[in-house]
Amino acid sequence: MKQPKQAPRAPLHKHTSRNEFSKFLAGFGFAFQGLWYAIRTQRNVRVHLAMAILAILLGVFLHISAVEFALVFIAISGVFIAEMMNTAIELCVDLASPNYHPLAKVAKDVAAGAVLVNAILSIIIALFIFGPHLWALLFHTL
Ligand SMILES: Nc1ncnc2c1ncn2[C@@H]1O[C@H](COP(=O)(O)OP(=O)(O)OP(=O)(O)O)[C@@H](O)[C@H]1O
Repeated sequence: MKQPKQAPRAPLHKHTSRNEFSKFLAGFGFAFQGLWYAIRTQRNVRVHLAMAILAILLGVFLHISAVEFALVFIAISGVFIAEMMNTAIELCVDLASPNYHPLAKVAKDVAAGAVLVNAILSIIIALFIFGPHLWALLFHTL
């Protein structure tokens, strides 16, 4: 008996890889939406952004080394990551517990503590990197 003619199959691997690629691009889009949400709604994130720009400009002005710049960028990204995780945790807690709950309080306080630890660490890194350069600028060139 003659087999019914089947429609030629679409090359599955190509189709799948295109889907995977558009998912990959969409993932970037969602990540940027999250970043924009944090910048738009969180005053602390905007303060960190201003501090980050200042630190980079100061680094350029003081001619800090590539390794010192790398440390500055690590500190900057650390603060942003902590602040954005804090925002995500706050939103999850508000969703799960809109009313007062001792565990909700602890979750938010711990997340805020993580931001504080990171901010203190960044100040220490800034002192170690910019301190000697500023010292040299102030007391050796006057
Ligand atoms: N649902 C809750 N139950 C118990 N305590 C809460 C709750 N929501 C907030 N708190 C307490 O209030 C504090 C401030 O909470 P809030 O959500 O206003 O955070 P925030 O740091 O002021 O937020 P933002 O970064 O948006 O200004 C928390 O650290 C926590 O101690």
